[in-house]
Amino acid sequence: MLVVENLSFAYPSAGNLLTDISFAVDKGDVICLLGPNGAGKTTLLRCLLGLAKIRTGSIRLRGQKIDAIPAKELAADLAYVPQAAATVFPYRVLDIVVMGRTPHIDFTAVPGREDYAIAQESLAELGISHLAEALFSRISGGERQLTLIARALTQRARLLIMDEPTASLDYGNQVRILRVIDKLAKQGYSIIMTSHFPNHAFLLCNQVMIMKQGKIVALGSPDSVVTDTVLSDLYMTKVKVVEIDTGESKALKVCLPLI
Ligand SMILES: Nc1ncnc2c1ncn2[C@@H]1O[C@H](COP(=O)(O)OP(=O)(O)OP(=O)(O)O)[C@@H](O)[C@H]1O
Repeated sequence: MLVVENLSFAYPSAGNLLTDISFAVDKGDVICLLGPNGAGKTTLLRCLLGLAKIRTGSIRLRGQKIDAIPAKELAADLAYVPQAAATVFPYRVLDIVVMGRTPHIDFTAVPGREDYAIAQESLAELGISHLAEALFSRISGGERQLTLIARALTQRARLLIMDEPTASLDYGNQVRILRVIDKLAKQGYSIIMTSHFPNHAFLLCNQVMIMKQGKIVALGSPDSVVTDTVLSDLYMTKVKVVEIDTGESKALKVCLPLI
């Protein structure tokens, strides 16, 4: 679905910030980008969204270079889910979610009945129909994140790019968002997400990309990539990966920092 080959990126008059990045995302993949602050994760997401112009290499979506795809067409395939920051603008949740229809409607038109019906469907899909009339500025962080995911679903894009989808959420809401991501992947959505929690990789990702100083230092399945040595080197602190018997067929791995 998405193939990135030998991508490099630099801000003007600076050296490469991203170097030799190659990976591919297929239908139903959940790929987790792990790396310390400043590793270049958000910059890479900006390149994938066409918001930052790459210096070399290519990004292809369904075989087509993304810089050759008109913005409206790109938005119908690829949706960005930002972090759920609070906003002072008193929009209704439904109005935020219907904004996902923007790539599908005429520049001068306003969303119609069908667009609102699609927005309502997305709210129902995520179990937050009851929030439709609520003000975005007055709902909780977890509800805001679900609203922004609903907006991406309303966009009908099949590839979702999420920048730290669980940032600033309490433990229960983090798990709720992870469950939603897992459910969407099982429905065939592809998800690229950044995280500061290596455990997320074991919980729901089938690929992990470890980034350090703008380069990929490891790429592969969570089991092959998320190891004591890789994490300890990456975060410069001792980390242990242990297996927990949850009674399921496969033991769950978790990462623990050693204080
Ligand atoms: N507009 C800019 N001009 C120059 N350098 C920038 C600009 N924006 C970001 N950077 C630098 O690019 C580097 C990578 O930043 P980026 O936000 O991609 O990292 P990150 O891995 O997402 O970090 P974090 O985990 O802290 O969000 C940082 O050193 C940052 O200071």
